[in-house]
Amino acid sequence: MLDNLSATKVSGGWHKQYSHTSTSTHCPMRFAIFLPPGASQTNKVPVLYWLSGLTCTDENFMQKAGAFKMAAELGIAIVAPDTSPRGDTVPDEDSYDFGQGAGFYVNATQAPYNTHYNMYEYVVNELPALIDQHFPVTDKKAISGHSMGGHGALMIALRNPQNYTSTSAFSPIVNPINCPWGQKAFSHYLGSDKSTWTQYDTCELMDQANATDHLPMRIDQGEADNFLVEQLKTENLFKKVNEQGYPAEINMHAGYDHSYFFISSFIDEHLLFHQSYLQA
Ligand SMILES: CC(=O)Oc1ccc2c(C)cc(=O)oc2c1
Repeated sequence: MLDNLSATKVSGGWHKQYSHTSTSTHCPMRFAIFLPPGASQTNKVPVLYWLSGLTCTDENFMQKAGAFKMAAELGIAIVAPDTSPRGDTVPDEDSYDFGQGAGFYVNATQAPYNTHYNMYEYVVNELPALIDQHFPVTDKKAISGHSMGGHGALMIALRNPQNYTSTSAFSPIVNPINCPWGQKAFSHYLGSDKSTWTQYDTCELMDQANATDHLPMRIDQGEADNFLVEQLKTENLFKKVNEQGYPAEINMHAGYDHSYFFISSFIDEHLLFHQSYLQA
């Protein structure tokens, strides 16, 4: 059952927030949806799934990205889930890069995290099924995200190319098995056997991708991003893209940082990029 928390008219469409009890994360989950003007059962629209980064909720992208005008014009719905399970029964840690707000879009295998931290299952299967059931959407889906959510979007698209027409990311963590944020999260959620980590690593998955499964991919990265060298490792993705001939466009931008100021500067280009595949 979906519990409607808010409904606000914007850019001729509707921004709505919902809560529901998740069968993947075994707790109440929140998500937000933007429905463009005219979306109805007789005029279904394609969906862009947006995965947010560390510390974020369903609200950050919707309030800060400035995506509604273009999404309304193009007739694209946007769905933004929360970034982790939450609540008093959900294990947490007093840090911004692990625990609540930092689900890393994996299915945890290690206690005490494995009961609730199943964000991969939630984003890949449960949430799209719920959206398809309750909202006027077509079966065309794209997936995008920022930072930890950029990792989630690229990794999920590489593992499930049949589910999406295209993928994109802002400032993604592209090689989590080789950066401090990823190593901390994966060791707690997945355990010490690093062979179980590679299934959630964009650079590793790119090595395994069949050319027939390649998806259009766009990445935008700020050159003044403080996390670029130690955490995001865009350089490693450049290498993989070139080695594999993967159809990814990686755009570096002088002066931009890791913030939503950067995202809001290029979100229109991402929506136009996805539109060309969602409408094909
Ligand atoms: C709203 C906002 O500023 O979001 C934000 C800030 C910082 C980060 C970092 C450092 C990592 C990440 O994955 O997401 C993220 C999101």
